[in-house]
Amino acid sequence: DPVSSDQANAIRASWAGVKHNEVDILAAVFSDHPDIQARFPQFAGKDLASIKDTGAFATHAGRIVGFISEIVALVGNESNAPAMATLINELSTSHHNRGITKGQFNEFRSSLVSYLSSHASWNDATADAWTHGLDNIFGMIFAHL
Ligand code: HEM
Repeated sequence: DPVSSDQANAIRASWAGVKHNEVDILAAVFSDHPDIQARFPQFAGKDLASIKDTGAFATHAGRIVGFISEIVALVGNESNAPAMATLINELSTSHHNRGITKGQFNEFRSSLVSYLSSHASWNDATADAWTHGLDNIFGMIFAHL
């Protein structure tokens, strides 16, 4: 079932505190999960400290974190459901074609939530809201992956 409007507000409020930390968020994901970094041709096998401050890293971080911002902007309004489904299906297809696994998506998710919990305003209700929203999104991704 869709997130409530209170949950959508909690997701948006917490995301607002970190959504400009694109480079920091992608670096946290790569640092927690080197197997994810290894899937990026430009970054595979390189020392994270040596790539983190490059333009290529900022570009990728902006795409990935920007995608999450698009979804967060749409959450909580049923009339946005078709637009969300289109974005998610495109993401699933492009990542399916790269051979990205469910396990790696779950790794990404755990780093994202860990980053949020330590850098955004956070409490039990906010944690529950993200769990609910991410369960919905990841259910859609996994249906197509
Ligand atoms: C919810 C999680 C994720 C989001 C929101 C996300 C988002 C994106 C976006 C927006 C792009 C650029 C557009 C595209 O090619 O589709 C992209 C590219 C890519 N993603 Fe993801 N991604 C996620 C998870 C992952 C995971 C878990 C991996 C690897 C294990 C991964 C590997 C890649 C690669 C290799 C590219 C291509 C980079 C290039 O152009 O060289 N992504 N991702």
